[in-house]
Amino acid sequence: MASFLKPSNQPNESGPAASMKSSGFQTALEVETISKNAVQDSAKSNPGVFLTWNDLWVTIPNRKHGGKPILQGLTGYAQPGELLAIMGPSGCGKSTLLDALAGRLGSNARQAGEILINGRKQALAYGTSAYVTQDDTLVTTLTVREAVFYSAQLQLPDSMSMAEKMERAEMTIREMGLQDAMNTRIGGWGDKGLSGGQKRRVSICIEILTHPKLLFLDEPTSGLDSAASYYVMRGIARLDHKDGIRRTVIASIHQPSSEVFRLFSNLCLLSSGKTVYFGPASAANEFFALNSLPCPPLQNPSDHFLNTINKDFEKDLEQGSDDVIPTEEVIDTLVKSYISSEYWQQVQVKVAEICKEDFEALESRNHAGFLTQSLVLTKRSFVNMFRDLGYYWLRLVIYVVLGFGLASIYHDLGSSYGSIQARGSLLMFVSTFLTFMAIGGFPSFVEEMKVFERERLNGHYGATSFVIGNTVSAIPFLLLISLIPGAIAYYLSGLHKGYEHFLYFASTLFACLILVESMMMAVASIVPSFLMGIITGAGIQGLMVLGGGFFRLPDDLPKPFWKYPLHYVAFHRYAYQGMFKNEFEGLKFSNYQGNGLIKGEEILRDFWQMEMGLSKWVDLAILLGMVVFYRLLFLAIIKTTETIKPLISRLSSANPRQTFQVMENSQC
Ligand SMILES: Nc1ncnc2c1ncn2[C@@H]1O[C@H](COP(=O)(O)OP(=O)(O)OP(=O)(O)O)[C@@H](O)[C@H]1O
Repeated sequence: MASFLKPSNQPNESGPAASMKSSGFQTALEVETISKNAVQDSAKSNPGVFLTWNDLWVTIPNRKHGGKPILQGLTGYAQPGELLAIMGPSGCGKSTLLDALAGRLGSNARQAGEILINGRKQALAYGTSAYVTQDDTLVTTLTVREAVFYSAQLQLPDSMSMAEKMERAEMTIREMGLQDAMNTRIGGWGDKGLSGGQKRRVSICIEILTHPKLLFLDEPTSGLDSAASYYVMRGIARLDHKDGIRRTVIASIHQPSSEVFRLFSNLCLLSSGKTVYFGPASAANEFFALNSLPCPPLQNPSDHFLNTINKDFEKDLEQGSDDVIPTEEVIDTLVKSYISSEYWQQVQVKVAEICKEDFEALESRNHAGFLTQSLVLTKRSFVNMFRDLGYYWLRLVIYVVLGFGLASIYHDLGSSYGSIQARGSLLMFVSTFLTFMAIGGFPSFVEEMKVFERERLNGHYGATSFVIGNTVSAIPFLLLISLIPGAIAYYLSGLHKGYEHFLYFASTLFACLILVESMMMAVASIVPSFLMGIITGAGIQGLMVLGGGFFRLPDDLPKPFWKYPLHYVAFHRYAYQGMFKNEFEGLKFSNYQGNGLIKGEEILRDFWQMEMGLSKWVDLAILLGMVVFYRLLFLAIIKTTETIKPLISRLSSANPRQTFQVMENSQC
């Protein structure tokens, strides 16, 4: 942030590289020999993960200039038993670098350069790596113990007993210093549970349960006080001593204290996507001093580095002094100095050595089986739905109120001519508005989807287990909603007597509710925000209601679009038909003049223009078929995005370097 005093005019004839030699740094040849031996030993003796990246570029397509460069030709490595810290001002590309290394860049980003795992281009096998994201997306209704234990059941193999999984969960919670909050609910909007820092630690717990060999952490200490930051980082740095696996840890971090800084093995300092320094964290001070930017006595070195290269607030500083050089220039000097330094050579040598080494193939770990995952997800989802008042309980209360509202408006319908219209309106309201209200659970569902996205990206389980868990856990609540408010409206208004008629009515209501939920899930998996999801879902249902055959009778619907195909695609058509047949078949009503009777079947055919050839059970079967269709559509969408996202990024990773050159030329 601060601009710095120009270095004194003393000529730095020997330059940083020469000074490094004189100050005891190894020459490139020495480094090559030592590093070669170290890599060979390491490759043979431990099953850890070496990660190297060479000339890594990431750009975001931009209409004006062709592409905005986020990372510009980065080279580096991370190796077992070491903690690599990525530091730099906000927006310099720390998270992008982590995402690129973990293979989870957004589909709009273009990537070029080489990222190798143990010297090879390969995907990370299951259980090899874990990624702790910057945002804590957790199931907020669970306690810390439950959240971590459910995760242990999802991730750890079936060969481990429940007791062992519980022990692993509790041990991990203790490692992260959360033992006092074990039974506290995580909490979310309007329900204060854990503090931000404690949530951070729960996120870390969940990802380190499997003891991954490669761990990516995006700002693991944000929201933590300095003592908690230190203990969390120390816990992470020491993880490898616990299970004998030498872990490779890469963490982006904002402003570490001096104690935390001392835990870092290597430091990657970025500014505007360029490397300012990559090398031993302990030597960074030296590098800055060699460039006439020594860390003032008693100042935290990381504060000094970040202040030196942060140009975001430069305008606020006193300008006009000849002694002050702009931060942009300081950064430029550091970037050039780094490129010509021994540190840069060391990195090149190390990367080359790692790539030459013959590593054993990474073995994928066993995880919980499909059945276990589906059962655990069903249980977790049920507990979440049960505890989240907004998911179903609030809706149940509103449905009960509406049930009584319907009962009081349509109380004791009787069999007069007027009751024909009244029965029709009541059934229309139930099959349209009550089912429409199923979108009320959308916000809770979107939260569940966020957790799913994180867990799926980290390979905890697949899309099919999630869809099964979500579907099965919702059934008891939807049955409650169909039966209780349904019975209130049905019996108090005096609809067709007989329990078999009520059961059909409740079954159709249930099918419509689960159908709307399935449809909304498909929408949620496509649209980017929950507000857009609600608007899109409401719009789709609005069109279906209009084409359903009540507001405009089927024969009067305009042929293209409304009748074909919408009338046949809209689930409302089958809901109306089924419910109307269930209601009117077998009943008789007074005619308009009041001097005769009309049969229910005549009303269905002449009044509501229903198709009489098909039984009401066919309508119910079509509704249930639609439920299956929408659930499968939802599954297909999330599975397709899972498959096509990497494809899109691969296709779009044409050549960001060229894009950047084009952009630079166009700016010139
Ligand atoms: N997928 C993307 N689409 C558009 N812009 C992106 C994308 N990913 C990153 N960026 C942009 O790249 C820049 C670097 O983002 P990144 O999140 O990597 O920074 P950071 O150093 O982690 O920041 P912070 O410390 O504030 O989290 C930002 O300007 C960001 O807006």
